[in-house]
Amino acid sequence: MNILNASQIRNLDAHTIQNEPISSLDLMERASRAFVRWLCARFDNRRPLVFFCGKGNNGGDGLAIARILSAKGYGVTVYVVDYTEKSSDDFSKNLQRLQEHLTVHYIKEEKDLPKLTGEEILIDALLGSGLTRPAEGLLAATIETMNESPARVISVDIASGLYMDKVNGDDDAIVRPDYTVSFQLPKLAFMIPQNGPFAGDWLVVDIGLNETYIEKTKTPYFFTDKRSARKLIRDREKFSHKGTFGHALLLAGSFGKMGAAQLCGGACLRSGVGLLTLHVAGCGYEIIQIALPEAMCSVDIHEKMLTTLPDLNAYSAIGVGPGLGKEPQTLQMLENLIGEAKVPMVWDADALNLLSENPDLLKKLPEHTIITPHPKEFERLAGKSKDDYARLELARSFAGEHKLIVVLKGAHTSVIFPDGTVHFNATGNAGMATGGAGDVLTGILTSLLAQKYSPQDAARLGVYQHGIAGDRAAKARTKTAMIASDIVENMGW
Ligand SMILES: NC(=O)C1=CN([C@@H]2O[C@H](COP(=O)(O)OP(=O)(O)OC[C@H]3O[C@@H](n4cnc5c(N)ncnc54)[C@H](O)[C@@H]3O)[C@@H](O)[C@H]2O)[C@@H](O)CC1
Ligand SMILES: [K+]
Repeated sequence: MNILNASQIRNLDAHTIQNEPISSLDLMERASRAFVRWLCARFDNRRPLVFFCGKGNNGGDGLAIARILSAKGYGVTVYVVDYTEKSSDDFSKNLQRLQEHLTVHYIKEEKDLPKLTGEEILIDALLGSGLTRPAEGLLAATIETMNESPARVISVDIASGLYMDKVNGDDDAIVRPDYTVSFQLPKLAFMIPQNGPFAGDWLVVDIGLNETYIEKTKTPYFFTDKRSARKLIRDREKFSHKGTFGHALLLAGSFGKMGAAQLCGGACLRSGVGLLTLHVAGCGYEIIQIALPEAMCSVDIHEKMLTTLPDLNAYSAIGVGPGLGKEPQTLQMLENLIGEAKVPMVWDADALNLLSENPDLLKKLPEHTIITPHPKEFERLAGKSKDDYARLELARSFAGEHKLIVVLKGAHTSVIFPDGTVHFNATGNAGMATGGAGDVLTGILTSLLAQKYSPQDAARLGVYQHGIAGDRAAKARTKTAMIASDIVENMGW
């Protein structure tokens, strides 16, 4: 799914209005009805709804939503923040329609702000995608009132005060919603870690904007949702055999960290690979043979760490890094790996830390290798960034400069291609912020590479599948109690 910027969304609205054709007022009505469908499915009419509306089209949505919900028997109170003389046409038309049924209250100065009990549900329709500058004065005071109330807050389209596609100032007044019900497309702002409090639990409702136009609009940003992930999956042919699905090699684990090898191996096996060999330190031999009977084991000459490579000819993909440690002999093995590997690879964890300490090695990493840093590992590799938008830009240029597939891990993990394309992931949850979850991802990605998925498809699909398994694990065990092996246990699509 494409993620468009604010001006592209404006053009998309205009295109839909002109070509469907539909009047802008009817489009607003359609958007409002989509919002209402979501709200009614979630909340019954026992709690009072308090609307805070601006005077643009976001406010117009708020007024239309209030009218529709009031007709459905919800208790509705509407405040219009009278911060400007100007208002949009569709706002004015909806104001007129609403006033036929309901008294609208105006907030002309701060003392007009209502006292909230906390029992209400607050609807934030002050500012939407039309935001051009930080919210100030009466708007900022209204935002503060919403944020200070313990009441639930639902933002229409996007939290008021949050830019859709660029960084906000540290002191900007921005609504902190519990939910954002956004129209048609996810917004770039929702993908950015520092915006977490300003997106809440966000979701997208379909308002029938022109699909062809969306597909045609050029953007570097995409969202891997269920539909786009499904398109990447290849069926297992009836006449296939284990050779069809490749032979993966994992270089993982060291003394005290054999669990990393086990998690990564388990995940690799459960993502469809034909054969798996784990190359492990001597101390890992029995552990792996017992823990993963389906895997083969190649044993290093060193008892505690990996120092040498097995013959690489047999393998169709290689994953390296989980639990490796950073000993000089292991670094030597990585240097040899770069020289000898002729198949696609995934580099993770300590393999990345060793890379960041040896920038010359980084330059030699084969093109289209997948690297899977978490933010700290990425910082060690590429340097610090002043904010999360800047980090995303740095990751795009890093991927381009080194011709790597960068999987920047976190909520909405971003998969970044050398051409600067970014695919944000839809699945996963905070329960996955637990030791070993990254090792699981490395196993999945190596398995998909071994099955001859392109590095781009493997990265997008693997990250999606990892998140789905994490979501199932959280459902089964809760986000708090789930551990990385629960992710492996819940794999499969
Ligand atoms: N255009 C369309 O066809 C549709 C628009 N929709 C709604 O329209 C919204 C966008 O509406 P608008 O473009 O009217 O913009 P907004 O309603 O977001 O903002 C209204 C106006 O306020 C001004 N403004 C910007 N930042 C401000 C600030 N910090 N303080 C004070 N004033 C500020 C701008 O002139 C802006 O146009 C979307 O978020 C969505 O909710 C939906 O109804 C769906 C259809
Ligand atoms: K809003």
